Amino acid sequence: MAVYSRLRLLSAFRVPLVTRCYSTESRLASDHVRIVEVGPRDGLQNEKKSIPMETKMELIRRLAKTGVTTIEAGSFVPAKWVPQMASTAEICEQLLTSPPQSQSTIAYNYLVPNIKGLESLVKIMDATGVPADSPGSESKSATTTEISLFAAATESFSKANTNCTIAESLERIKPIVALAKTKSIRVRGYVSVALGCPYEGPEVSPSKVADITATLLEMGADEVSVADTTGMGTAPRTMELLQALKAAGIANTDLALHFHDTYGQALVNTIVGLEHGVRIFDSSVGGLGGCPYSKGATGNVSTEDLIHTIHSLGMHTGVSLEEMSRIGSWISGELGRVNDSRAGKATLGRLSE
Ligand SMILES: CC(C)(COP(=O)([O-])OP(=O)([O-])OC[C@H]1O[C@@H](n2cnc3c(N)ncnc32)[C@H](O)[C@@H]1OP(=O)([O-])[O-])[C@@H](O)C(=O)NCCC(=O)NCCSC(=O)C[C@@](C)(O)CC(=O)[O-]
Repeated sequence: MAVYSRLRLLSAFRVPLVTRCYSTESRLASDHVRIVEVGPRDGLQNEKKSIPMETKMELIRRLAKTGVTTIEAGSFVPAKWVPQMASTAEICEQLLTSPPQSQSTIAYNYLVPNIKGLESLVKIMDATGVPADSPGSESKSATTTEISLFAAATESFSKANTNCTIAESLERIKPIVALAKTKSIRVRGYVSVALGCPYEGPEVSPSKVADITATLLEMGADEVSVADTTGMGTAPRTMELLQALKAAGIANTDLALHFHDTYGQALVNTIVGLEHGVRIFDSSVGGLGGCPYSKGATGNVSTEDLIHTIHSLGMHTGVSLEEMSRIGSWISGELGRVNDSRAGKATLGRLSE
């Protein structure tokens, strides 16, 4: 469905259009949207065929040149749970010692499910002597190292994804945040299945999501990404969730939104988020992805589609749509999969005319 039709659809829900709010010539600070590129982690974690480490590094190197400032580079999880992420330690070591060239500081983020995961990361940081905030030099780009930890909004998903209850997962998170703070590592939280659960269905309680988000922030998370893991979210339920988060006192500046595009609603829900004032969105180049514990869930919204939509609303991301489109096409070819980004394919088509 064209974005224009989606905007009309939103007006049916009495959502004032973002275009109307941000059509002034002056660029307000609130016009800037930060994109968190999750392709190398969330995007690749579900690929069945083992992907060579060099391909993953090449993906990260290319992404680093597009203007994105946060890249999820891997996860420190047991290989038996997510085999595709087994090369994360080597990737992390390379990113610390020889970071890809980039114009600005890039935050490389690693998912950690427990303290053991963070200890593995810290061991590599200590061995390489590279601090969480590495200022860079003439020959080396500046980088920061961050982590993401995660809790689920339903008990069934928590059990399937982390082998524990929600309460236990929150207990697990406390020592992770404490260790991260001693190492000045920025902490991102995730709340999975916020708009639908593969085991319990679409009716996930917004106030439960808001409670878990607030708990993660109180524990010391610097930002929380509220995730529609299954892509079941719709515009009205996204609005309801954002209102619940607001009612719980959660500031938009502490929030990110993470949409999977399983039902083709990710961009509609993105616009609802933008309208509400959220300015951090997760996406994956080429629409890579799927969650190993959410059967049938497709990839994240593609970064190319996200950039195109945000730019079409007169807002900016600092990320090159053309460069991102080339990467989406390249990585899809490397993986032997279909490129899921419409804007990416259209951009490349236009460039080749
Ligand atoms: C939490 C656990 C570890 C519990 O898994 P468990 O099996 O209950 O863990 P355990 O503590 O009993 O340990 C079992 C074995 O794993 C080892 N182990 C333990 N921890 C680690 C570690 N960090 N790194 C390496 N090894 C580890 C541990 O040492 C032990 O080894 P053994 O004694 O058998 O030889 C597991 O359930 C897990 O890793 N879950 C994460 C699975 C995952 O990555 N899922 C996908 C990411 S979440 C997601 O995609 C959603 C998100 C974030 O993208 C947002 C969205 O879209 O919703």
